[in-house]
Parts: sequence; C-alpha cells; structure tokens
Amino acid sequence: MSYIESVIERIKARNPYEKEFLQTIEEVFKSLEPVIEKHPEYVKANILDRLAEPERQIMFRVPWVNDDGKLIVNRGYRVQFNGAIGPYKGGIRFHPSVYIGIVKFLGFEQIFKNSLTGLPIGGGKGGADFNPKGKSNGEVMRFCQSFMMELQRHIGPDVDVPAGDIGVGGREIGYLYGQYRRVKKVFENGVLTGKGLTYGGSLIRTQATGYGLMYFVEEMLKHNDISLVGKRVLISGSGNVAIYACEKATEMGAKVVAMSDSSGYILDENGIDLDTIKRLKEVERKRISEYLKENPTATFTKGWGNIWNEKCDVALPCATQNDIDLEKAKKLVENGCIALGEGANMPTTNEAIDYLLEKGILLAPAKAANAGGVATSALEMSQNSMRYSWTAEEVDKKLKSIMINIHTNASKASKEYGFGYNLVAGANIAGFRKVADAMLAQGNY
Ligand SMILES: NC(=O)C1=CN([C@@H]2O[C@H](COP(=O)(O)OP(=O)(O)OC[C@H]3O[C@@H](n4cnc5c(N)ncnc54)[C@H](OP(=O)(O)O)[C@@H]3O)[C@@H](O)[C@H]2O)C=CC1
Ligand SMILES: O=C(O)CCC(=O)C(=O)O
Repeated sequence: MSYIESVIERIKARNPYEKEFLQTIEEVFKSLEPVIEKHPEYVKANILDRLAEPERQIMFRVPWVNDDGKLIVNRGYRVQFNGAIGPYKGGIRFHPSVYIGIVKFLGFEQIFKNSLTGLPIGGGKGGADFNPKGKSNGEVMRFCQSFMMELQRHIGPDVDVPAGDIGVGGREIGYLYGQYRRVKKVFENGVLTGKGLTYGGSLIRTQATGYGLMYFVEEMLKHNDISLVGKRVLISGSGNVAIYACEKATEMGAKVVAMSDSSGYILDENGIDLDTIKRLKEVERKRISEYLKENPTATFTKGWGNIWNEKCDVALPCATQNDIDLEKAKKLVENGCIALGEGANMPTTNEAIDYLLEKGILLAPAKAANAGGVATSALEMSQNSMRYSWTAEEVDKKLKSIMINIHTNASKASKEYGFGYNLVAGANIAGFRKVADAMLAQGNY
C-alpha cells in the first residue's frame, strides 16, 4: 500500500459515514502522489492527516416558528477547515440534504480553491438542513435570524466570513447580516459577502461565479486552439451560477440550448431566453417548466439528470454534486461533447472524471473553474476594509485576470508533476502546495 493509500484508509476509518467527504479526499490525495514523492517534508510533518481534520467544526440547534405558529427545529453547521493562509471563507448552504459529510466535502474543496485564487483566504463552509422552497419571506427571515444567533459567536471579518451557496442568495444574506448587526451593535459588514449594494456588497459578486467559469473555460479552450463561438452548450441548474454562466457564454458567442432545475430540463433550440429564466428564478421563484408559457416551441423533459442525454459541445454542470456519473459521462462522449466546465462543486463523480480524462475531454475542475465567486467575495472584503467601492469594470477586470492566473498555475503544476495538460491534477497540486507550505512554516498545528 502506498503512503497516500494508507492516509486515505485512515481517513476512511475515522469518517466512515461521510461519503461525499471521502470522495473528495480520494480525488485530491490521489493526484498528490508525485508531490509527496518529491517533497518528503510533507510526509515528515504529516500534512495530509492534518489537512483532512478540520481545525474546528460547529453543529448547532436552529429553532424557529413557522407561519402556522409551529416550532420547527433544524440543524446548523459551520466547519472551519483550514485557516493557514487567511480567515476561513466559504458559503452557507440551505438544503434538506445538508449533513456533516456534505459540509465537510465543501469545506475541504474550499481550502484548495481559495488558495488557487492567490488571495489570503482559508477554507470553511456551513449550512443547515432547512428547505427554503415554498417558505414565506417571514419564515426564511425567522430561520436566518435564529441561525445567526448561534453563528455570530463563531465568525467575524478577521475570523470567518460566510457567503451564499445553494438556497442562500441576496435575500438570505440580508437577513443574516441584519441579525448579526443587531446582536453585535457594530457596522462590521466585512463579516459576510454577497451583500446588497446599499450596505457593502461588491458589484459583479452576483455574476462572478458564472462569469468566472466562462473566463476559465474560454482560457482552457484557447489553450487548445478551440473557439467557443457557435458551440452548443448544456447547463444544469438555473440558480445563481447557471444563470450567469449562461449570460457570459451567450455573450461569448456560444449557444446555450438547455437549462434545468430539480424537476427536469427545458430545451430551446432558439437559444435560452435568459430574461424569462431570470424572472422565473430570481424574482418569482417558480419551476422551470413555466418557461414554456412564453416560449412555446421549447420542450420540457421531467427528471433530474436527463439533460445530459442531449447533444452538446460543452457541458456545464452548475447545480449540485454528483450530477454527472459514469453513465452520463459516457452519454456525453457518445454525443460528441469536447469540454466540461464544473460550475457546481464536485458535480462529476470520480469514476466519471477518470473516464472523461481518458477520452481526452477537456475538463475544467470546480476548484479552479468556479473560484471566481469566492475570489470576488475576497475583493468584497478588501472593499469593505477600505470603506471604498470599485466600479463593475474594475471588479470584472480583476476577476478575469484571477481566472486566467488560476488556469496558468494549474496547467504549469500539472506539467511540472508529470500529468501533461490535466487541470484536475494541476488545480489540486497548485492549491495544495501553498497551503502545505504555510502549514509547514507555522509549526505543527
Ligand atoms: N453561488 C456561488 O457563488 C457559488 C456556488 N457554487 C456551487 O454552484 C452550485 C450551484 O449553486 P448556486 O447556483 O449558488 O445555487 P442555487 O440555489 O442558486 O441554484 C441551485 C440550482 O441547482 C438545482 N438543483 C437540482 N438538484 C439539486 C439538488 N439535489 N440540490 C441542490 N440544487 C439542485 C436547483 O434546482 P431547484 O431549485 O429545483 O432545487 C437550482 O436550479 C453548487 O454546487 C454550489 O456549491 C460554487 C461556487 C460559488
Ligand atoms: O463567496 C464565498 O465565500 C462562497 C463561495 C463558495 O461557497 C464556493 O466557492 O463554493
């Protein structure tokens, strides 16, 4: 058994029920084999075992009263995974599937992603098993207030800075910040990112993950002498990341023909009418099938995951984890897909990643490709510290240059450690080295 395999076995034994966390551990650590060989100092300092153990994980009760006057109890989480290079940073997810294994997978991935941005942010993530779907604004507000009553003890602009993720957007960040300010009595708006523009939010943060994804995918295609113009694109999801990936892809000359939500997908051969999607999803919070009312030539197909049966050149999973398994990956290849850009976190299973790489599909891994969101959050933190705001053009320019740098660093690391042009391995290695070196320098914590 190799050193890495023995580390993975130890981590499995310590966390037997956290399957998503174990999935990312295997994916990341397996690509670190040549790094460990070249740098025995990481083995001596037991960096991998230390990296896999969160610095702190907090789990708490979130009681709140629904519109019928019933007291409901949810479970809240914040995992402060690694603070070696900066304050913990990462989103909060509200979804009924949330449990510690999901929060830990997201927090672990965040360590490497945040390191890749080149900005001083450590890795963390949080959430609750609360389902915002179908809840009134009042219910969502009371839930957020109760969630923050506990969370506020553990966060701060120099400690831990949460933001949005699935089920947490501008509305929720507003309620969370309102409660934080009420309890703390200070206007300390650097404690959360993704805020509204009237109280310290950054221009372009809403668009940043989707735009950043497309800047990265464009760079990856350019590196391989391929243009995005005229390419047929499928996007899973129709939330924050999916919407702005669609906007930028269309602006870059690609044709997005399908988007989805958990009920199914719409296919529109005329190209997605994004104004309708934005209204349905950002304003009215409706199901995607409603799209057909205004676009009667489009079709709706029921069922999660079916979108990947459609033909495409570029696939952009922008919804949730494990969206593309081996069977879907085979379907994509069979249908002529040439590139896959991960907007969501861990949307592709490990078996599917191996298969796609083996078939020569260009794969932009989440840690690199969706890092534009957290990078712009870090830019929001800088603006809050300076008590100053950059223009949309300034933020967008910084975002683009960060995404291009991430591509350069991931491709260089991949080449240096013998993987050729493999951005999956390259992103893991480049993200790892900075954090590992910071941990080495800081002693045995
Ligand atoms: N927001 C950000 O800045 C960043 C987000 N990400 C990642 O991108 C992905 C999408 O996030 P975001 O767009 O913010 O989230 P949203 O809540 O805005 O949108 C999520 C979308 O995914 C769909 N979906 C389908 N199945 C599921 C499922 N099982 N669980 C959750 N969602 C599902 C949702 O449909 P339905 O409404 O029917 O549930 C919805 O269309 C996530 O993986 C997130 O971790 C990564 C980096 C930054
Ligand atoms: O902007 C942030 O801090 C959160 C981003 C995030 O959760 C992610 O990158 O997955």
